[in-house]
Amino acid sequence: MRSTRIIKNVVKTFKYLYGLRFEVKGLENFKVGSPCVIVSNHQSILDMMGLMEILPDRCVQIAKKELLYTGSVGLVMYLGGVIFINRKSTSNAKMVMADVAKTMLSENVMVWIYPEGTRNGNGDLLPFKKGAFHLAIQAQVPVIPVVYSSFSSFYDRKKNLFTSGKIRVEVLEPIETKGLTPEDVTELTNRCYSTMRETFFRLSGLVNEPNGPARTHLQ
Ligand SMILES: CCCCCCCCCCCCCCC(=O)SCCNC(=O)CCNC(=O)[C@H](O)C(C)(C)COP(=O)(O)OP(=O)(O)OC[C@H]1O[C@@H](n2cnc3c(N)ncnc32)[C@H](O)[C@@H]1OP(=O)(O)O
Ligand SMILES: CCCCCCCC/C=C\CCCCCCCC(=O)OC[C@@H](O)COP(=O)(O)O
Repeated sequence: MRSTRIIKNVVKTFKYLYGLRFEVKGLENFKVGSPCVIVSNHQSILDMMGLMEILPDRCVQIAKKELLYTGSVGLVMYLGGVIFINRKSTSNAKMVMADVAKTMLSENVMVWIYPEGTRNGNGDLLPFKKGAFHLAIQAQVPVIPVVYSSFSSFYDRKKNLFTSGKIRVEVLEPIETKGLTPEDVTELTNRCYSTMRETFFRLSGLVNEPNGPARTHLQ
């Protein structure tokens, strides 16, 4: 789509303005050649610059519906094919996701979801919401995790100030869901969470404290 190509190219130039460098690994993992669910961590609006570096063709994003009403940003998202969900209504969000499961197969598109469900710059990952993993199992498509390194060394979230810096982005290997059922959602969520958290610490050069808070998704 022409509008998405224009958005991508415009946003990509912002990195020169902001002095950000991106080091991307694993792009070949996007070449699954069929629909999939991409899950990534979400620290701030700066993610959007990283997103434009790697966003595959035929990929739509899931976002909270409030973003649709933010003027030009909402318009850009609308033109970029973003699917909006109501986070305040789980039943409504589930209905939208069930529709997405069907259309992603019929239209052959990838779906990008932020499973933390909100921005988080606390130097760790928040526990994951399960919508992305239900979606992958419903559609029987692989999950591809994407991890951005921590921005904390160059970004002051409270003051919204940053210095120049390097962001590492890694696209991990697809995790298959063929044959999995809704009973497997929690295990799949935990597996993706552990893999992404380990990768997050590694890419950020942070130590994962063994005595840190347990962040699992046990039912
Ligand atoms: C060049 C192109 C230009 C493009 C233009 C630019 C694009 C930029 C776009 C940028 C977008 C950035 C947007 C960032 C955001 O807005 S993040 C916020 C929005 N996203 C999300 O919230 C996604 C993550 N959230 C979820 O997946 C949630 O699970 C949700 C579906 C929303 C439901 O919320 P909640 O109730 O809080 O979640 P839980 O996970 O706790 O679930 C509760 C129980 O419901 C079960 N569940 C969840 N989903 C489903 C489902 N689909 N089907 C069936 N059941 C479901 C879940 O298992 C829980 O039950 P149990 O506890 O397991 O019994
Ligand atoms: C500081 C300047 C950085 C400039 C980067 C500009 C990039 C603009 C790129 C594309 C424009 C459209 C996409 C904008 C999407 C905004 C996404 C975002 O970060 O939403 C926050 C949402 O998750 C919040 O949920 P919470 O309020 O944390 O719950």
